[in-house]
Amino acid sequence: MTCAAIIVAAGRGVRAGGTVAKQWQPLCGKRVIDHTLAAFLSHPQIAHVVLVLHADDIADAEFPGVACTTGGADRAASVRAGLAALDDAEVTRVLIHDVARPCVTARTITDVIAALETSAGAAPALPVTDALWTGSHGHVTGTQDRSGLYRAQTPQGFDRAAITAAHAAYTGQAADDVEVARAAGLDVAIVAGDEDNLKITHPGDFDRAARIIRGRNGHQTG
Ligand SMILES: Nc1ccn([C@@H]2O[C@H](COP(=O)(O)OP(=O)(O)OP(=O)(O)O)[C@@H](O)[C@H]2O)c(=O)n1
Ligand SMILES: C[C@](O)(CO)[C@H](O)COP(=O)(O)O
Repeated sequence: MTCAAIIVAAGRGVRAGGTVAKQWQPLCGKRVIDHTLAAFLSHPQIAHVVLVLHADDIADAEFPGVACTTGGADRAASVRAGLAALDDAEVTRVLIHDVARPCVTARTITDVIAALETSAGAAPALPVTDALWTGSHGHVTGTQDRSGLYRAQTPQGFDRAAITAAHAAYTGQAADDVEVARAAGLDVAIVAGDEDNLKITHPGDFDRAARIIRGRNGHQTG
């Protein structure tokens, strides 16, 4: 089993604000992208890392040990570019991860890879624990049953051939690669998500990520 990681980093980070896209912004002495790449480059079960970058960013990108390629207009197109850039025929499994989740741990990566022993797909998620409402114009309009609902995270792992075929057959928008995989009939196992594996989406998320990383540096947890 040879496993590769595809880090999708071709988004513009509009919601996060700033003068450069969120992956290039500083976080605890490095850039967001450096933290995310380090998690995969240091993992003993990841043999290759493919980084998918925006066309405006790729000329200046210097990442030793990482294959860089240009992404597309939406996340799914960027994932397809990453899959196409995998040039080692021995890679049988692929983990697809948002660059915007820099606090991912080795434990989560290991758990996703382990689940691929028995399932064509595997992804971390957290069960919804808060009550769910519907609302309109600032007022509650109803309640929603939360049983069986999960918050999806990345990395999402798959059999390489199966996810490549699933993406080739898929048309339209997809929230994530699990949606693409399920459209192709693949089974996807849920592994334990991690509250700290947040996606930097809005400006306040940089501080949340920084607190998590500083806490780890102070306590060296795995
Ligand atoms: N065309 C795109 C769009 C998104 N992504 C990546 O997909 C991940 C999840 O997307 P999101 O958090 O929405 O990032 P952005 O698209 O950058 O953010 P925004 O929607 O706020 O502009 C990010 O790592 C982003 O870089 C990508 O590679 N290619
Ligand atoms: C892939 C993802 O991170 C899983 O939670 C999420 O779907 C990305 O969502 P966004 O709409 O691009 O913020």
